[in-house]
Amino acid sequence: MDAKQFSKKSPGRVVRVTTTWGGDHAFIPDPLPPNWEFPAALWPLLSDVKQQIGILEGLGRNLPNPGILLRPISDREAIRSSRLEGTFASPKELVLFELQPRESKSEDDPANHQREVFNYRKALDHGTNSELPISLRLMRELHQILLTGVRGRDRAPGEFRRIQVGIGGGRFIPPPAEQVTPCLGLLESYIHTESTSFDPLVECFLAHYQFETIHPFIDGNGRVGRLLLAIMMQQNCKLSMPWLYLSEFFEQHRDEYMSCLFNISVKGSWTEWIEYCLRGTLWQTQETIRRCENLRAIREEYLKRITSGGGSARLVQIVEDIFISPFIRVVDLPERLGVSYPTAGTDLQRLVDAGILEELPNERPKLYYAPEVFRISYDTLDGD
Ligand SMILES: Nc1ncnc2c1ncn2[C@@H]1O[C@H](COP(=O)(O)OP(=O)(O)OP(=O)(O)O)[C@@H](O)[C@H]1O
Repeated sequence: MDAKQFSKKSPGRVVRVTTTWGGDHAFIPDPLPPNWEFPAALWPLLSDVKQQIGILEGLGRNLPNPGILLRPISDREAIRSSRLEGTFASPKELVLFELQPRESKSEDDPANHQREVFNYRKALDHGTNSELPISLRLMRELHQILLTGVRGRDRAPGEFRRIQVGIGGGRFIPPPAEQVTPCLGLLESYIHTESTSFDPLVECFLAHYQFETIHPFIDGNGRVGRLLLAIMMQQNCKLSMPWLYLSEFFEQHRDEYMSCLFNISVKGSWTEWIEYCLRGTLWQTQETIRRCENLRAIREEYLKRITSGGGSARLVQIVEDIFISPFIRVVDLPERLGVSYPTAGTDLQRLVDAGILEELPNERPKLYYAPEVFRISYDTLDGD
């Protein structure tokens, strides 16, 4: 790492380190909060963001079943956050993997990527439902879930690193390993200190920078950091459910994401980073509001279609379920709904006739999906 890039405004210190690749320099961030003031010019943006978050929370709370929104947005977060690190699974692959998880047969089996994205979703569920406050233990648990059964399993799942690592081919070198636990301890205390200096949402972005800069694991730092960001945003914005994620925006503006993080360390560019995150939150919140309204409208339309055709309570239940998972197999229904296999088949055929489901050709066991629900839930995620 080029120590000369660090100016006097850098919020930390550069130290010499000996690494497996020779002598180098590493950066140790100062504890939060930074010596920086939230600029007045960003107040209007922050206020717009807060207003949109309020609208989203209101819409979400009034959903008859919050799962219809939670499922697609947490899937989208898992897909985008993993994609940022070069792990690719399409929405269809992810949903099908969840219906029928499978072991990978080789290093380049797509099941490796699918499991990684699936694990991200599991870690997200774990983190957002956990009784634990944000703590070093929760960080390790998220890391453990993320790397269970995937290619990174030899990379110390659930353990903080004991070796020096670098980011971006050595462009940035995070603190020496022995500094990881003390730096994280200070970050944890900061997260739990009621602050009067910054808005609680802004604090989430400060903490995300700090976590990434400490880079506590050998692998998976980007993803664990974004999981923590989602958990913090839910807590700090007092959301009833985890409606708010940023990975989609980060992925679309990847270079800016990386350069903002780097520029804080070398020259204390906090304003640039906070503005970037606020823009991202505004965009992402508006996207989710749009998706929520579309899903709600189509659900109402389907329920009307079924009830006007004399549909049973069971058909209504199946329709509710396709909003949670838009792929559905006949074999799963007898147990779930307490009916025979032929009755389940007839039910799904009625939904095909109503224009709600389509059968996917050449699939055994028989597989149906709801194309419109799928499109609204996962649009703009190419790969399908
Ligand atoms: N200059 C930087 N300073 C701090 N954090 C950075 C910097 N550049 C990138 N990052 C963060 O590091 C993450 C990538 O880290 P790295 O390439 O080491 O991958 P990793 O630890 O294997 O994590 P994952 O497997 O989730 O990518 C990015 O997603 C970003 O969050």
